[in-house]
Amino acid sequence: MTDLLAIAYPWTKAMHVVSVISWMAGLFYLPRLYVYHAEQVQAGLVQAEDLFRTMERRLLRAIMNPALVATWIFGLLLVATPGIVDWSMVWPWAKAGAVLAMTWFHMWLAIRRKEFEAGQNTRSGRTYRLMNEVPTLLMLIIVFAVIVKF
Ligand code: HEM
Repeated sequence: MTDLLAIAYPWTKAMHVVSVISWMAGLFYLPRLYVYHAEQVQAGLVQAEDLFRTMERRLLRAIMNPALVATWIFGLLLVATPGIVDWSMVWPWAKAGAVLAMTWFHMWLAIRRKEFEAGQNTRSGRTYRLMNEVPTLLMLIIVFAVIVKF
């Protein structure tokens, strides 16, 4: 099994990076949609609400959820590949912490989507603008951790 993982390593890593790109695209875009959705409702412009709801639901269900699962599967296969992760270093722990936080952020967005769907959003466009910085910050930690390997 470990031999197989070692042979597959470049392919597993390529699949991991493809999944990560898809997941991150959604993590950046969904809070942006929430900014406009919240501001439109606040301004009393509710005509476009159904369109926002459809875009948010499709983005989360068709792209972000499968991309999250694929990122985790290929990421854990990389962890199980012999000689890739040295747990005595700092970077794997930094990455693990940031990846858990990214997963929490995904869940936070999913709960907010349910609120928008039910017409029960309580947060302002400004809050979503601020929350939009969370994945950027986490991405910087993850990429420096995995490439600089401090
Ligand atoms: C979800 C759980 C995740 C796990 C378990 C995981 C684990 C790993 C492991 C073990 C590697 C191999 C490192 C190496 O070959 O030296 C890797 C590579 C990589 N990961 Fe993740 N990862 C996860 C999520 C993410 C996320 C969210 C991002 C981006 C925001 C990311 C970006 C990358 C990149 C860019 C590489 C390739 C680095 C290189 O060129 O060697 N990973 N990941």
